[in-house]
Amino acid sequence: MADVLLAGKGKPEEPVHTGSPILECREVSAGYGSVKVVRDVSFSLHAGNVLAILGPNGAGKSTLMNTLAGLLPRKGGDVVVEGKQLRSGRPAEANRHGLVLVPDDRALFTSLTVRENLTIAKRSGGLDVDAAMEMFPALAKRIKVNAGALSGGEQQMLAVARALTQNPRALLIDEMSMGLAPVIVEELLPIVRRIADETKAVVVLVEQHVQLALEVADEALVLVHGGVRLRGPADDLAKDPALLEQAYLGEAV
Ligand SMILES: Nc1ncnc2c1ncn2[C@@H]1O[C@H](COP(=O)(O)OP(=O)(O)OP(=O)(O)O)[C@@H](O)[C@H]1O
Repeated sequence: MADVLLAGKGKPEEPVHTGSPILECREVSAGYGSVKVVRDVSFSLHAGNVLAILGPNGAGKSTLMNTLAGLLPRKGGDVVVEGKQLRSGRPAEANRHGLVLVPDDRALFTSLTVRENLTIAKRSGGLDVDAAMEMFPALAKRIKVNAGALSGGEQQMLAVARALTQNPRALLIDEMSMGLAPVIVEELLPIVRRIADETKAVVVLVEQHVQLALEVADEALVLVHGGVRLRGPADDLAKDPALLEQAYLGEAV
């Protein structure tokens, strides 16, 4: 499948970056058993970049995220964090080098309080509990409440706050909006932008709310049947919903 740059209308201007990339995904392929469901995905993100990974159900978005995080072995390609090549299928190593996944099921300790969830996760160099709560004032008011008693939106805030205590260089957020009302998503996504701007971590965001994701992202790619169907600056893609729709439908763009 062709990797189409936005928008068949000439090559988009290369963003100007200084310094080395924080996260490089080089021709990564992934899958299950003998089945490849992600093929040759490449991107490179510099400090403070937010990349939205879009695409229809079953396109391979979660598979790619889990593979980047080392939870699944790669079937090809390289993942490089700040120049360090990560071994395939080593989640602890990936985490140690600053790749922190916020999984779609949030994976909280539901019988522990908000503070306990954060304290347990904290790693050296990561935000302390109070600093993490500054990003999420609504959650700070619920610091003594068990995670299981939080609303879906609060649980998602806790999952992201917990990631911030782990000193991420690359934050991988899979379907932040899963099960949440759009109004909550509208509150949460701008926080992702703020995290990237303030911590200079890169963020890879898998998101079904396409327009909201494009509002906070710098760049986006559309994955279809495991391959990159379309990519470009988020602002440009946001202005061309017809092109996005075509890409989602797997039509030639
Ligand atoms: N554990 C698994 N074992 C085998 N196949 C799987 C497994 N998990 C996912 N798949 C398959 O891999 C393909 C990609 O799935 P994946 O969940 O990565 O897609 P997705 O883009 O994240 O979809 P969604 O938006 O619905 O979450 C699908 O065909 C799916 O059925």
